[in-house]
Amino acid sequence: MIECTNIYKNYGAISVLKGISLNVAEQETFTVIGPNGAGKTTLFKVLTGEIPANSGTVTFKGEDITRLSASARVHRGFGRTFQVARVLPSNSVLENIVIALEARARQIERGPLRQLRPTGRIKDEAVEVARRISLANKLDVPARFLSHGDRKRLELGITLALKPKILMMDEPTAGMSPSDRNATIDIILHVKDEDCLTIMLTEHDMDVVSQLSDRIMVMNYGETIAVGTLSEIRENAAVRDIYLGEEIGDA
Ligand SMILES: Nc1ncnc2c1ncn2[C@@H]1O[C@H](COP(=O)(O)OP(=O)(O)OP(=O)(O)O)[C@@H](O)[C@H]1O
Repeated sequence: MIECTNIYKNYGAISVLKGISLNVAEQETFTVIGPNGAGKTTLFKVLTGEIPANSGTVTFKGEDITRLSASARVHRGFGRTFQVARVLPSNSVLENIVIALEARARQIERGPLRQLRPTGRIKDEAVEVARRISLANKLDVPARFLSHGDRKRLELGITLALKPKILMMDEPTAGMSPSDRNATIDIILHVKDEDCLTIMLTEHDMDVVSQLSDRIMVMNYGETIAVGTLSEIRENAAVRDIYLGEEIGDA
């Protein structure tokens, strides 16, 4: 589904990605973990086209997309959520989703608001998206009044409205309470199943990692330390060194 080969990325003299290669299968959930500064977000930015790599290639469904812009990748099916949720704060839950649905209909990226009197069909679809992210009871609440967890879920809803084939989520549960985190895990598992999604995520919470991931890649200082199932990476001596003997997956 998505593959990258030998990706290098420097910021000036600093080497942040040093030859990263990976291959994520269709409908797989592939999680990138590693200590702060390992290069996880930078790798995501290279895969989604937000920043160019210095060298290496990215392919998506067999097509070389290395030189495609981020918006061209969105049109090919990339959906992306961020560490800090990107929603329109003054607009309601329903409006945020309607705007995404209208953008999809027009085949453009989320842009300025043009009309807030959606057709019945778009409104029904927006309500259905809100239901999927457990926000159907907060349709009229402006996004700025939502809790942190609800804002992150709304961003997920906006992304789902664009009907992605691959969902790239940077720390989808960061800063959430345990109950919010569990609710978000359930939603992600549900939508993955219903929409047959391929998912890539970064995550620090090993409980989330263990519940969502088919395979895990461990990064450190811009390099891949290990790739495998949770039990495989738990047994890996280099991974254990990085985590200083913590029980990986039991956090
Ligand atoms: N725009 C930038 N300019 C210079 N250095 C940067 C830039 N963005 C990231 N870096 C550096 O690149 C390294 C990797 O950062 P990155 O955000 O990819 O790590 P990460 O693994 O996602 O960390 P975290 O878990 O804290 O989000 C860090 O040392 C960071 O300081």
